[in-house]
Amino acid sequence: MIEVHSVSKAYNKHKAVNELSLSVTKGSIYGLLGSNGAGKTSLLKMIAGINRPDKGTIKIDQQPSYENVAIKERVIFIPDVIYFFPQATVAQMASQYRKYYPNWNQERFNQLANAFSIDVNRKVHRLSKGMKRQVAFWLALSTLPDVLILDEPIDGLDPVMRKKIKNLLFQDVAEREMTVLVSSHNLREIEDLCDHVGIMHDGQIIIEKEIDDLKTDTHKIQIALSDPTHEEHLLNQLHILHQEKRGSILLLIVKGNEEKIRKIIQSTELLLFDLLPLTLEEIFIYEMEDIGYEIEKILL
Ligand SMILES: Nc1ncnc2c1ncn2[C@@H]1O[C@H](COP(=O)(O)OP(=O)(O)OP(=O)(O)O)[C@@H](O)[C@H]1O
Repeated sequence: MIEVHSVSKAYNKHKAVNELSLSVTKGSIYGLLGSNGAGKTSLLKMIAGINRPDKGTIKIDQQPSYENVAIKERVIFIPDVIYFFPQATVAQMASQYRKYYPNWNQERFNQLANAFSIDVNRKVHRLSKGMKRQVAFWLALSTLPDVLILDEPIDGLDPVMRKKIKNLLFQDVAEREMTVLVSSHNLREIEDLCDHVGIMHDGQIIIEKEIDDLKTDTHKIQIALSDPTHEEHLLNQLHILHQEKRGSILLLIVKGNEEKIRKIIQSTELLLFDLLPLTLEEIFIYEMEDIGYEIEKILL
């Protein structure tokens, strides 16, 4: 479990992370979304124990993560820019990892060779960007980490490899309750991976949601009333995130329990009633609009 409590980090006078709190439960996959400069990398580096927060506490399994060897042996951070020892082959990098990570599992490393199909005798610095990223995942998953922290992990991977890596992550989450924290600019890239999503902006989490709840809790509804004078009374009974009128048809984005919403709406005489599917991206757009943000300024 990752627990971040009131953490701040400033570079010179600029607050990259500002009084941020976050918790990621064991065995879950948390997606941290935000635009360039939102503070994602700064936060991830502190959680991984690389950088020290100016203020606040960060704990992994109840222990502070900063420079804590016992924690670092169980936590892997794959940064956005990946570093390997110059001139090292994949096999040589694997033996370095074997030294530093007590849970290194050679059998897993050998098994994963099928998924990644990169020759272990190749020098890592000569591999392509995407292949380097594959090697980083291959090494990381072979240490059987309890916590995996990924900064923009999809970058440079082709669609087939993205899918493979997602499946490998799901497998470790399901079988070993690995906890994953993953950052991205793009909701679409990670929405099928995460069970929780937080959006970071100016060093803070401005909205945080459980994906299942979000999907069952937000509805897109089209209605036309027989008597338009009942409109105001009806709308006052609903938690409306967004509304648009096209002629006599009202398009509503409504929060709440579907059955209750149906009951309220159907107590008014209607000419049309349609419940339409919503994408996760749409839900975030409307939820953020509700708290006064324009998503276009925050996410791609
Ligand atoms: N080492 C540093 N020295 C000075 N300023 C820094 C440093 N690292 C980050 N910053 C600043 O902190 C802010 C947050 O940067 P950070 O890299 O955490 O954002 P990010 O959300 O990861 O962005 P991106 O998506 O572009 O990677 C930015 O304004 C950045 O310029």
